[in-house]
Order: sequence, then C-alpha cells, then structure tokens
Amino acid sequence: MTRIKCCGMTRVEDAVLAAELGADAIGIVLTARSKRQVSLLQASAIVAALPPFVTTVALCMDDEASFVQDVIDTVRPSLLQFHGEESDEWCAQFGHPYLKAIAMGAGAAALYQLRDHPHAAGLLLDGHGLGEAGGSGKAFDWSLMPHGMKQPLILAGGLTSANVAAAIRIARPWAVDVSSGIESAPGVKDRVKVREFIAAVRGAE
Ligand SMILES: O=C(O)c1ccccc1NCC(=O)[C@H](O)[C@H](O)COP(=O)(O)O
Repeated sequence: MTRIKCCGMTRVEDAVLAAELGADAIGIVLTARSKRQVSLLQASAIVAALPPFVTTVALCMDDEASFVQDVIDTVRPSLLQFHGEESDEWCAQFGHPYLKAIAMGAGAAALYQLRDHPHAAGLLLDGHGLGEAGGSGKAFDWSLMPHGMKQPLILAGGLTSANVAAAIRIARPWAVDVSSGIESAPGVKDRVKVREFIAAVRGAE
C-alpha cells in the first residue's frame, strides 16, 4: 500500500482532517524559506492534535543547528525532513530520524545525490532544483525513480488527484507526498482536494 504524506499544514483543522481521511503522515514547515512557515507553537499544536499512529514530519531547510534542536525539543516530531543542501553528517548530528529531500530539478544528473545520505530513514525525491524551496508544484520525470534501494523512496513534486495514479504506476514509490496539489491557497488545504487525492492514491493500488 502506498503511504501518503500531506505536507505544508498550517492549520490544526486541516491536519486533523487529512489524518481522518487516511493520510499516514503530516508535514509541517518550520523553515523561514517557506510561504507555509509555522511557528514552533503552531507546529506543536498541530502535532498535539493528531491521533497516535500518524507520523509527524517537521521540515527545515539549511537552518541553524540550534534552530533544528529547538524544533526537536519543542515540536517533538516523529521525523525531521531536511530540504536543503545539508550533508549526511550534518543531518545525523541530532540523533533524530529524518528524511532527506533530493532536488530532482536537474533530471537524471541529480541521481548522484541518492548515495550521499546513508543515515536518512528515507529519501524524498522532489521536483525542485538545487537551492530552491519545496512546495513548488514542480514535477520531475517519474521514470527516473530508482528501484532496489535500501531506503524507502517518497515521490514528491507537482502531484494532484489527476496525476497521482499515473505517477504511482510509473515510479512505484514507497510513499507519495503532496502539498500545493491539495491547497486552495499556500498553507490552506482544501477538504475536497485532500479527499480526492487520497481516493486517487487508493484507487491506483
Ligand atoms: O512546502 C513548502 O513551502 C516548502 C518550503 C521549503 C522547503 C520545503 C517545503 N516543502 C517540502 C515538501 O515536502 C512538499 O510537500 C514537497 O516539496 C511537494 O510540494 P508540492 O510540489 O507543492 O506538492
């Protein structure tokens, strides 16, 4: 079964709804690089409102180590997600499980990065280019998704209810991640789009 991460939550009610509709993971963006940035307080409220067995993922992007430590201590997410140019050693210093985003904007040339993060709990292949923020709605060529890697691979970038079934068929990811494809405005999730996205993933299986 393809797992589903709904990312870029800024409102408690959106996160709770997505979990009720079947999302396996909820992403919260802490970095100032995002138009979906929430405060430590808002992020903690979202985490506290979610039921057990829903994974919470706190996103940072080339942030200071002290800030990342504050996120861990205050928000207490299940996982971190590093979305910038952080090295494996840098990400691993916190001793907290994390996903590492891989910027696939350069196409096949970007695949070299996959071997650089052995300590990551999973790799999130996203459509953005190196140095660019996520949540861009940009897709990459799904046929580039590698197979046979030890780490779970999460497909992200430009997914919507209209294209996610094709993406799953082509890329065969362990999980899919969506943000702008389920929004009515940045950080505001649309109930109908969330429902349709999750139904489309389930329908693809
Ligand atoms: O969502 C953001 O605003 C964001 C900003 C900076 C770093 C990462 C960010 N999001 C990361 C995600 O995991 C998104 O869900 C992923 O990029 C997919 O977004 P979308 O293409 O909009 O579905």
